[in-house]
Amino acid sequence: MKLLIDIGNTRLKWALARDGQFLDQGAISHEGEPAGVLAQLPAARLSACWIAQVTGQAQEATLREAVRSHYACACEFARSSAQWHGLVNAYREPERLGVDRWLAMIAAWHEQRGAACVIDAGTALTADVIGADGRHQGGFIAAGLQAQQSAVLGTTRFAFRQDVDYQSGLGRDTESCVRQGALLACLGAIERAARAAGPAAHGLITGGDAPLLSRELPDHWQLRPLLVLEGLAALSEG
Ligand SMILES: Nc1ncnc2c1ncn2[C@@H]1O[C@H](COP(=O)(O)OP(=O)(O)O)[C@@H](O)[C@H]1O
Ligand SMILES: CC(C)(COP(=O)(O)O)[C@@H](O)C(=O)NCCC(=O)O
Ligand SMILES: [K+]
Repeated sequence: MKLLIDIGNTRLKWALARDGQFLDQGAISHEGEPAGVLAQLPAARLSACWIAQVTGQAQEATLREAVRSHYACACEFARSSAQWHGLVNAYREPERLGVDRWLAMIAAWHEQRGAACVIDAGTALTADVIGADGRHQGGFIAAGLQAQQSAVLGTTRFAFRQDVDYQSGLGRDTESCVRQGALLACLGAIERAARAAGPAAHGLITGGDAPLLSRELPDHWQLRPLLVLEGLAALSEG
């Protein structure tokens, strides 16, 4: 059994895989201490453990030790690189590209070997465009859905109630105006990424806010909650 772990700035996502199939998976909020939630993952006899994390190099020793004590298994950390099976990283310093972005692109390229627009709607909202030839054309990093609202609410002074849902269209009270502002900012960024990618590109969206955002996107967008872990599985296979 192989344990795959994707640690973003908000949650740790994990999957247990055998022969390339995911048998179980989950997500846990980690409040800045990802090693602390490892004990909540199910017990298993592991042949390997692969981790992708964007919470800083300083976390790695603690994570390594937590995996060793919980599973008696060594772990490998995924890294962004200049290329992977014909997929070519656009960064001049490839290792600085967030490994979650690189893995989501690997998953897209592994599956379709064609042009793609890959969105990760997590704490940050990232976009990455892959050309038909496998060249990463670049991307962007924007505030995620939650961060958009925190930015507005943190720099203004009006009263705001938390208990309001997202809708479609325009708001007619403070809460829905703030919610819709965040939603439309994310959708606008995604639309621009899609435009930069061109009409032939496959649109793939992952991340904690992907279910909500994908409801507002054209039908051809694919909702792919496990994209980063799928990329990690592909990378771990060589
Ligand atoms: N159960 C949940 N716990 C925390 N955030 C959630 C949950 N469900 C959806 N979200 C949304 O998902 C976002 C985090 O997405 P995720 O892909 O886990 O981020 P990251 O990869 O940055 O850790 C949050 O900002 C929040 O808006
Ligand atoms: C942009 C990110 C913070 C997104 O992480 P997330 O929102 O999923 O937690 C992460 O991919 C990262 O730390 N990237 C390094 C900078 C870069 O990609 O250029
Ligand atoms: K992520």
